[in-house]
Amino acid sequence: MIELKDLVKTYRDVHAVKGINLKVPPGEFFGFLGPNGAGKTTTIKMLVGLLKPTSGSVVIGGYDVSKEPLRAKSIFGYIPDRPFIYEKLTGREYLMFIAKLYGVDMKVAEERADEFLSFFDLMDAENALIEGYSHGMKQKLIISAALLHEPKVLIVDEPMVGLDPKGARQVKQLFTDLCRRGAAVFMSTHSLGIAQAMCHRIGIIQKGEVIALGSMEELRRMAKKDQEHLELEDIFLELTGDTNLERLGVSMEHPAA
Ligand SMILES: Nc1ncnc2c1ncn2[C@@H]1O[C@H](COP(=O)(O)OP(=O)(O)OP(=O)(O)O)[C@@H](O)[C@H]1O
Repeated sequence: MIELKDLVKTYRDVHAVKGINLKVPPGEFFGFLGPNGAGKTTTIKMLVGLLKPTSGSVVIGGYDVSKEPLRAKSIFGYIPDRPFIYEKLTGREYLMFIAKLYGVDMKVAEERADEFLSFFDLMDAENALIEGYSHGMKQKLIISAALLHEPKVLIVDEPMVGLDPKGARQVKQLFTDLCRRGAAVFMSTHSLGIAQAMCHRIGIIQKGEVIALGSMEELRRMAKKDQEHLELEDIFLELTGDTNLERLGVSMEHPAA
């Protein structure tokens, strides 16, 4: 469903992504982890067509993102870490606007908007301008907008930041349900607890290269600490060869642990 082929990105003299090969099949929840500056956001921006690869390609649902961007974009939903949102619209107007862009039938879109607004307790604010929303409310709206057209692929960059514990739990539920319905989910996060709990497979990127890839069991074996209860945090530190969690920018803590 998602395929990265020899993906490379170089910014002048910075080799941000150095030839990533990766496949995420339908129904898989894939976690993309790595220290600060490892190349996660650069990879995600190439995945969604916001950055042109220096070389290599990204194929989503059979469409090359660089060559057939509109077809590819019709298949996936994208939740960026720093989203842009039209603040002069109301929450409901924003959802309907995005639904129109994706060609969702308006009646279906109204129903889906109702479902999301009510799921996220945003009904009271549906006709208020987004500029008055809190950070968490905006985040919930952006997540709703990304899921409104029932994407076959979901690409997410740090989705839980700024959400309260209930919101984080709701978002995890939405993503997991989408995945169970057959979507491929590609999620970048620094929250190792969330990744360990939710992801079928995890890829760890460091200095632009995937240094480890597999299920928790496979990663445990790669870390050469084949212990049943080894946490992702231990594996991450072992494989990235760094023990300073703050410098790595990762956390085992998350609001809805
Ligand atoms: N526009 C840019 N111009 C030059 N270098 C860049 C640019 N964007 C990113 N980089 C560099 O590319 C490398 C990868 O950055 P990227 O933002 O992809 O990392 P990341 O894994 O998402 O990091 P973080 O966890 O801190 O968000 C870093 O060395 C960064 O400084």
